[in-house]
Amino acid sequence: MRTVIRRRVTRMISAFLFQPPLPISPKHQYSLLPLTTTQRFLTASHSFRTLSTKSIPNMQDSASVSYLSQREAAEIDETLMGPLGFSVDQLMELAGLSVATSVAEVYKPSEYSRVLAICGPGNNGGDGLVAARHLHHFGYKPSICYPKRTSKSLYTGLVTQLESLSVPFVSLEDLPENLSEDFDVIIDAIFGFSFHGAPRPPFDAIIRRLQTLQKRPVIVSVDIPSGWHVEEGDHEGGGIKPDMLVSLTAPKLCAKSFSGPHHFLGGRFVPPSVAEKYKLELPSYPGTSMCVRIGKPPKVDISAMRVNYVSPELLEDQVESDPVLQFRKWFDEAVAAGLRETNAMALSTTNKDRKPSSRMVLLKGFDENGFVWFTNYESKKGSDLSENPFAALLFYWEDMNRQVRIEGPVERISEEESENYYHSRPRGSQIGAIVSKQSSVVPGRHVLYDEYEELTKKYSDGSVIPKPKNWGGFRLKPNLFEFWQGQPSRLHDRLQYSLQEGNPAWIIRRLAP
Ligand SMILES: NC(=O)C1=CN([C@@H]2O[C@H](COP(=O)(O)OP(=O)(O)OC[C@H]3O[C@@H](n4cnc5c(N)ncnc54)[C@H](OP(=O)(O)O)[C@@H]3O)[C@@H](O)[C@H]2O)[C@@H](O)CC1
Ligand SMILES: Cc1cc2nc3c(=O)[nH]c(=O)nc-3n(C[C@H](O)[C@H](O)[C@H](O)COP(=O)(O)O)c2cc1C
Ligand SMILES: Cc1ncc(COP(=O)(O)O)c(C=O)c1O
Ligand SMILES: [K+]
Repeated sequence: MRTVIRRRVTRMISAFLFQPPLPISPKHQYSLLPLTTTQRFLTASHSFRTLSTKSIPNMQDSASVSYLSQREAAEIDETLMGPLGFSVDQLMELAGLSVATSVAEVYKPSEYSRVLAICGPGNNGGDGLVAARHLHHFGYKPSICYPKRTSKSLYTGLVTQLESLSVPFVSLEDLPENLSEDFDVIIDAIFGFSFHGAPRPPFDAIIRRLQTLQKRPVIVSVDIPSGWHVEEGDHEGGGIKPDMLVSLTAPKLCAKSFSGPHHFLGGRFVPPSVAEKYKLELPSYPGTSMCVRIGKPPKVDISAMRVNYVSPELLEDQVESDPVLQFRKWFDEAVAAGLRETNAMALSTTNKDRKPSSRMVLLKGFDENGFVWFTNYESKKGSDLSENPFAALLFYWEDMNRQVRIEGPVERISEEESENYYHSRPRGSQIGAIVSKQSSVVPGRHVLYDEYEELTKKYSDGSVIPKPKNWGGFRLKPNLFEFWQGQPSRLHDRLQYSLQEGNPAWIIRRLAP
C-alpha cells in the first residue's frame, strides 16, 4: 500500500517537473547590496542580546531576481500544495514569519511597537494574522482589523491564537480617524496575488485611507501592495505607496514598480525543482534568516542615525577596586554574550611629530603586568612605538553598550614569549608573517601570494617555520582605564581609574558623559 502511494507521489512530482513551464516572465536585474548600518540599530530590548543567529540580510555582491506573473504565482502555489506535499497552514506560517522578521529587520519595536495588521479575505489576510502573532512574540503590540472573516478552521484557529494572546481586534468602524496617531506600522495584508479588478467594499475605503496617509505610520505590504494590479502595479497612479514590500516566494511583476526603500523577499521554502522549472533566480537567504533584502539599499540620513543606549547602571560601589579585575569581568561577560572578536581593540600610537595613528589589533593576553598584542616591529605602529613608547587601547563591545579605554607606556615582550606565541599560530599565519613586510608598499597581491606559495612548499614537510626577527609582541602597562556604559539621553556612566605618581592604589572617579 505504502509503495503504491510512494509511486503515485513520485509520478506526480515527475509529471510536475517535466511539464513545460508557462512562458517565462520577464526577468529584471536587481543589485543586492549589503546590510546598512540602519538595520543594525540596537534597541532597548536588544541591549544584552546574544549574537548567535543575528541575521545579516544579504552579503552578496550582486544577483538577479525573477518576477512572477499572476498565473505563475498561482501555479506555484498549487504545485507546492499539491505534488510537493505542503499544506496551506505550513506555507502561511512561513510566509507570516517571513513578514514579521522582515519588519523586525527594519522597524525596531523600541520605536515602532504599535502595529495594525489589516487582513483581507484570502491567504494574504492569513499571512497578516500569522505575522501579527510573531510580531507579538517579538515584543511589538499588534492590533488586527479583519473585516471579512472566513469560517475555515485555519482562519478561526489563527484568530483564536491571537485572542489568546490578548491581541485586540478592531472593527473598520472603530479604527481611529487618524491612523498616524495610534499606529507606527500598518501591515497591508488585504490582497495578494489573486486580486483582480478594482477593490470592492469594505476594502475600497480602507485602501483609500492608506493612500492618503502621512509619513507615519509606515506601511508594510505583504506580497502585493493592495489595490495594485498584480502584474502592472499601480498602473493608474494614486495607489498606496508602501515603505516596505515583502514579496513571498518570488516577487510578482508589480514589484518592479515598487520604489519604496525596503524590498524584502520571504518564503524560504522553494524547493530547487520549482526554482528550476520556473527558471527562478532567487537570492540566497543568509544564515538562518527567513528573509533577505532585495533591491536597492535605503537612502539613509546619516545625521539622523543614532542609538539610545539602555543598560544597567555602572555604579562606583559595584565595580572592582582593581581595574584589571574589572576588565576581566567585562571581558568574560562579552565572551559569554557571544560577541565576535571580543579581543579586537583599536590601538592608537603617535610618531615623533606627535601625529596619531589608529588600527585594530588582537589582544592576546592581559594580567597585572599589562596588555599584550603581536605585530611586526618594523610596521608603522612598530616605528611609532619606537619613536614614542606610549599608546592607547580601545575596546567597543557594541551589543553591550560598553567601551573600555586603556592607556600607558609600551614595551616589547621577551623574545622567548614571542617565539612561544608565534609557533602556536596556524602555520599559514606564520608564513604570512614572514611574507608580509608589514606597512610597506606592495606592487600587487601576486607578490605576496607567490612568496606564500613558495614558503608553503618549503615547509610542507612540517618542519619548524622560523619566526622573523622583526615579529613579536608589545605589552602596554596601563596607568589609566575608563569603563563606559551607555545610558539613555547620553547620560552615560564613565568610571575612570588612574594612578598617582608613587602610589600603587587606583583612584576611581566618575567623569561627565
Ligand atoms: N506559494 C505562495 O506563493 C504563498 C502564498 N501565500 C499568500 O497567499 C496569497 C494569495 O492568496 P489567495 O490566492 O487567497 O489570494 P488573496 O489575494 O489573498 O485574496 C483573494 C481574496 O480576495 C478577494 N478579492 C479579489 N479581488 C478583489 C477585489 N477587487 N475586491 C475585493 N475582494 C477581492 C477574493 O474574492 P473573490 O474575488 O474571489 O470573490 C478572495 O476572497 C499570496 O499573495 C500570499 O500572500 C502564502 O500564504 C503562502 C505561500
Ligand atoms: C580585527 C582586526 C585585528 C587585527 N589584528 C592585528 C594584530 O593582532 N596584529 C597586527 O599586526 N595587525 C592586526 N590587524 C591589522 C592591523 O589593523 C593593521 O592593518 C596592520 O597591523 C598594519 O598597521 P600599521 O601599518 O599601522 O602598522 C588587525 C586588523 C583587524 C581588523
Ligand atoms: C596582520 C595581522 N597580524 C596578526 C594578526 C593576529 O593574528 P593571530 O590571532 O593569528 O595572532 C592579525 C589578525 O587579524 C593580522 O591581521
Ligand atoms: K497585500
